[in-house]
Amino acid sequence: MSRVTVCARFRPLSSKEIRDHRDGSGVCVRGIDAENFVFQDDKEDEFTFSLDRVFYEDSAQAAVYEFLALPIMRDAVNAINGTIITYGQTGAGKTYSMEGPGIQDSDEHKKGLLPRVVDGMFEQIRSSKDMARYTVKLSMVEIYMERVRDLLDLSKGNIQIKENKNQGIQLSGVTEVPVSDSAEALQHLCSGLANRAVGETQMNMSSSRSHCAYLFTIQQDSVKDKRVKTGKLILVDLAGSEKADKTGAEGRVLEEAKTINKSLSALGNVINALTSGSSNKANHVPYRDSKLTRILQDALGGNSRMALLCCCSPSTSNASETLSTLRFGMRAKHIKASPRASEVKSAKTREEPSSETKDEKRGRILEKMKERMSNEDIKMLEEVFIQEGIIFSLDSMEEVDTAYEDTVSKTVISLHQTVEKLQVKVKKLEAKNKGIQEQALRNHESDRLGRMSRFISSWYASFFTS
Ligand SMILES: Nc1ncnc2c1ncn2[C@@H]1O[C@H](COP(=O)(O)OP(=O)(O)OP(=O)(O)O)[C@@H](O)[C@H]1O
Repeated sequence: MSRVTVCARFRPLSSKEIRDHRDGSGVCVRGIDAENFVFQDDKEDEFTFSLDRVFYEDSAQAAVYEFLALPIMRDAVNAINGTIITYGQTGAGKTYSMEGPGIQDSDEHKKGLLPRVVDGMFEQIRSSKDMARYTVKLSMVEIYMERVRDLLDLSKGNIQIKENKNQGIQLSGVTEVPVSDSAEALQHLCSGLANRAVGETQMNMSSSRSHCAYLFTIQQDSVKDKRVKTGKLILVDLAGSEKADKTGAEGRVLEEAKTINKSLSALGNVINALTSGSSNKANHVPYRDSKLTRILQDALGGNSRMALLCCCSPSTSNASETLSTLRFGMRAKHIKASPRASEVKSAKTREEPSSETKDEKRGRILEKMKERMSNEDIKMLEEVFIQEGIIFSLDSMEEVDTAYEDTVSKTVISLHQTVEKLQVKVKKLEAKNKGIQEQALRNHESDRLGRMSRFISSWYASFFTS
């Protein structure tokens, strides 16, 4: 079971924070290394946090992409679902991390996760095109005031969320545009983003007033065995949590803030329910409490690799919000994920009603076993399996890749040896066969000569006696 990757990113101090800084406000974070840092709250209490990676104010966009998004994007192209989420207080750097200064901005250095994911995805597709034919479809929705709006077709202002037994959460009737290369995808993303609800608050000149989800469906038709696999990759730029007194919100902006905070609380509740320790099925997970948690149900529920970027302000003036963002991240780290290919079917049977797949059956049996066993039993069983090489320790997908490559190369070597042995055997058989043929020929010749001499002798005998 792969963990959720959780990272924190501290942006540079804003000009307002620098001004506050001169008035005695400070910086609430002290880095230890790439995974650990000390956080100081407004009462000067210190907390040490350990996450999968911490990005400090000078970290490059490329570094965030390579650590957090690249492995998930690669898996999605190989039909393993993935979700990447930016989370944090308003003005903490979520949109900057996700988009960069602009989706089509040419500054390589500042490009955000989304354009990098798009470029990387099409690059990987290009390099695998001899093995499979790929079809990529893009959808884009925002959740604004608890309504799901189609950003690629504004006439669809209230998309319904449906659950399908085999395909999971579906957005009913959402626009799906086929995209064949990076430039085309970025063009559509740009038009969609122009439709996103953005407003000005005291905390952020350009504040996202909605949660925005970018959904890529990557279908892979294998050239060799005609199997069809689909991977879903979802990137989510959440709206920021905010305190009305700090943002100076009133009227519509205040209503937006209340709805945003409510859905973020719902997200927190879902994560609490998922990580509250009991693996008992009766433990209710309140996915239906908000559109956000409903859309993220598959990702949060385990059928997806997930990465969470906790965006934070480094200023003590925002310490309490930063602490709650980091605590959210720590909680999310304990979500268990068991990502799998979302669909694997043969092209021939594509339209047939689907029954339980092997993966589903295995999952169901494992769930039953888990219900009956204690956590201790499961851990011990896992250890035995890992030691026996029956399963791999899934601390990272790289380990799975390495183990897979090991097995493949061992198999290839053993096949080579078998082929060599067979070649020697074939040569021996050929030589033996040649000997047999020559012997047969010699036998045949002597037999023919024998018959001829017998005929001549008998002819002579009959000639001279007659
Ligand atoms: N890592 C960074 N390096 C430089 N500037 C950054 C960084 N992160 C954020 N910023 C700047 O901080 C400001 C706020 O960032 P951004 O709009 O991304 O916040 P946000 O979390 O998306 O806020 P909201 O929830 O209100 O939409 C922007 O001007 C952005 O350019």
